[in-house]
Amino acid sequence: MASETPLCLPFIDFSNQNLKPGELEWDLTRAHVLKALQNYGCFETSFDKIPIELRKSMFGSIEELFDLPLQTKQRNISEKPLHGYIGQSPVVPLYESMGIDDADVAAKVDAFTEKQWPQGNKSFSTTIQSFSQKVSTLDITVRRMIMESFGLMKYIDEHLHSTSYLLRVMKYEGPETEEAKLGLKVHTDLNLLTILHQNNVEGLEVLTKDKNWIKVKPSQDSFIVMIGDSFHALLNGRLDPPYHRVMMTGTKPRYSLALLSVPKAGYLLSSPDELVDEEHPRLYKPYDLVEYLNFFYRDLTQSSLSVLNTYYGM
Ligand SMILES: O=C(O)CCC(=O)C(=O)O
Ligand SMILES: [Fe+2]
Repeated sequence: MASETPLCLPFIDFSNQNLKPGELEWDLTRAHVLKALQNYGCFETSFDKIPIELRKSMFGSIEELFDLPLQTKQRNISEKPLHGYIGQSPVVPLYESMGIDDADVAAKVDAFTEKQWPQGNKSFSTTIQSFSQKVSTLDITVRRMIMESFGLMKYIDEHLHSTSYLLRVMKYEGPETEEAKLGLKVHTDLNLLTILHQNNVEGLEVLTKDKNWIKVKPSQDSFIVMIGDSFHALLNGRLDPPYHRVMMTGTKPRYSLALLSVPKAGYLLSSPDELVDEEHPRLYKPYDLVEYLNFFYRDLTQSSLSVLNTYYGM
């Protein structure tokens, strides 16, 4: 029987729009965002606030970063799991990644850059900060729309101020086979919202609710917006984060960028009382994302949602 699932993600255009809360265009786009997130947990978007030149320099900068000697890259350590350098893993040998905390804040990016290039690399740090700051405006728009969709207007300011941005940059080597090889294991993201951008090598796959894999076609103009476990928890289960993975074929390396909005360390994320009723009993106790990350990191055979349930389920 033919599957009715379309082979692509829903597309919502955020370009050429002067979206302002309260205006008709905002409300229409918000309705599309809600529907896409209810059905897929993610959507594809084009977003014209990032000039093509900046997108190109971003991939140039990331290539330069991964071309550094391994020892230099390993200087990027973090006390928070999954924030520092990851690579050389026997489970995902094609995968390497690095995290840049507070990637929208110039001084923080300068400090990261100095560790990698003690002699300095101003163009790297300007590119990273400028890209992250511009993508963060899309994150803010989408998070505002989600909060409004669930009647959480009075919590929007607190919500937006309780987070910071982590930029994760990834490189996947081409496996030099026609047969697809695992680039990154199937997972959901633990943070609130993730915005992904990639070079022209495909690999990202998203699992639909009826268990079909959508192979995301790379496009230099598009971004993927995806919710993570923490939005699911904040909304008391009203939206589900999508399972996704990376599968690689061929010889070309794949570079991808993920801007993650994350609750700040020490902030206790909990679902507002408005989303709790008889039909929707409270699912989770308040939690601190760094503690949740630590529980998840202790046993990577468990899915993050089952870790969330084990440690914070009611
Ligand atoms: O490389 C990608 O497109 C996806 C990366 C990803 O899923 C992640 O870092 O959580
Ligand atoms: Fe992910």
